[in-house]
Amino acid sequence: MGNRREGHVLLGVNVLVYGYIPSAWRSPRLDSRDFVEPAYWERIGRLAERATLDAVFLADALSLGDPAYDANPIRLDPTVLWAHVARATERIGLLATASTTFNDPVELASRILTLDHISGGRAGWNLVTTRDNRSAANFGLSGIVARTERYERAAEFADLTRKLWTAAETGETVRFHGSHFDYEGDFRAPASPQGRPVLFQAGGSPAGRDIAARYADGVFAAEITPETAREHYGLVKSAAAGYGRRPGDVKILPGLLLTLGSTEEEARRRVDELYDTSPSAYSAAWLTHAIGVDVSKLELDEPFPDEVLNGPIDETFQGSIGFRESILEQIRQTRPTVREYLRRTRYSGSGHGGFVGTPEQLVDRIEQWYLAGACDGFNLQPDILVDGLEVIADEVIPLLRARGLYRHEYETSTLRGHFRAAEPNVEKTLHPVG
Ligand SMILES: Cc1cc2nc3c(=O)[nH]c(=O)nc-3n(C[C@H](O)[C@H](O)[C@H](O)COP(=O)(O)O)c2cc1C
Repeated sequence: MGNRREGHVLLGVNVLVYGYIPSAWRSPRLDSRDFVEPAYWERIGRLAERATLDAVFLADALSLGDPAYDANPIRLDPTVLWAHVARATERIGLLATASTTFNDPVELASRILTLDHISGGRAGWNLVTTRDNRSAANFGLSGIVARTERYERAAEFADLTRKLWTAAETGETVRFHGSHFDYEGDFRAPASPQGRPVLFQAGGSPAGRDIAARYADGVFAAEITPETAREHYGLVKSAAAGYGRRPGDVKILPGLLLTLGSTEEEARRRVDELYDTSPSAYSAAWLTHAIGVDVSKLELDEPFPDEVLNGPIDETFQGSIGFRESILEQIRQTRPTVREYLRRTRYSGSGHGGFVGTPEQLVDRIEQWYLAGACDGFNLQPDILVDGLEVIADEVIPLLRARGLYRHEYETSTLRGHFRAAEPNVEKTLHPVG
């Protein structure tokens, strides 16, 4: 492909409560109780809107994480938080993650549709299946359901939810007879102001990608290199075409962990300082969990053994295949020792791509990936809020605009509209700014 691509990048911010750094909550820049303050969430929403980002994004956890490896053990319900932020903002999209394993489709369809009305058509649902035993225990199960079954339920869940949202517009009776859900009835709810709430999917296994290709408007992906990102991008887009959809109907936004500074050195110092406030065992516990291999049994000063990098996946592994693949791919390419890798994650990411440098360098990277056809945009994950988001608003976005990679103002008033407006030659009158 040539080095010109029409349209502009899509940008979300994955809030992760206080930022992606595991010890963000300990930062002197924050008050560790901010997450229960409505004012904190309003501030984030307004700031993201000042940056004219397409969406704010919240992950979802149904249990308190293990503080040994869970960066953000404290989370509140994303849909409730975004309902609050909806009142403090006017244009920014509001993407809330929710599990198909531990929700009911009728209840969730109506909760997201309610957020859609409260926000004037800015709601989106990010579909996940939940992968941990602690969450399962909170719902009275002895362990998490196997991935295959979780995804079978997720596919039906997505299908039914879309049918319910469509029925809200058409008034049709919904008849759905699957192996997980049986529904026959009228979904009496007012039609979505944006046609249908936006549907995202996060999960990089073949089953996850299949749901994305069939039903999703967007994918929150985990990608480390532009080459593999491009390959996965092609897979999802061509699978979408196989389901009779246009490639542009499903947008792909990898996560990108960010530490920015006015010089590269300053950015590196910042990330080192932030990581040094984390317990030293954090990275090893995180990696054990993420790839399903007991990292404490590996030789720290040796490269990762071949059976870890290329061996068959343990059938009992219920974690994310998408994250696992992107981590192992990076290790295969760079061949670090275990110790080097654990240290390097602070510069290169941990399943998601990582970036440490200046706003100018970040814009180079965004441009490179976008023009290479590796993504449609990014879900940015600043190290620490709120200042990490301020730098995006004040420095990164103006640079992107100067290069013609980002719009100067919102062109539409709904999340679906923002997504469509990113494509060249779209019918922009569909969702005019009112
Ligand atoms: C980028 C990305 C983000 C994810 N975010 C969440 C999340 O917020 N909450 C959650 O329960 N699972 C999350 N997951 C997990 C998956 O959605 C899914 O539930 C499961 O672990 C299988 O993932 P896989 O398709 O990559 O194997 C995420 C996965 C990926 C790749």
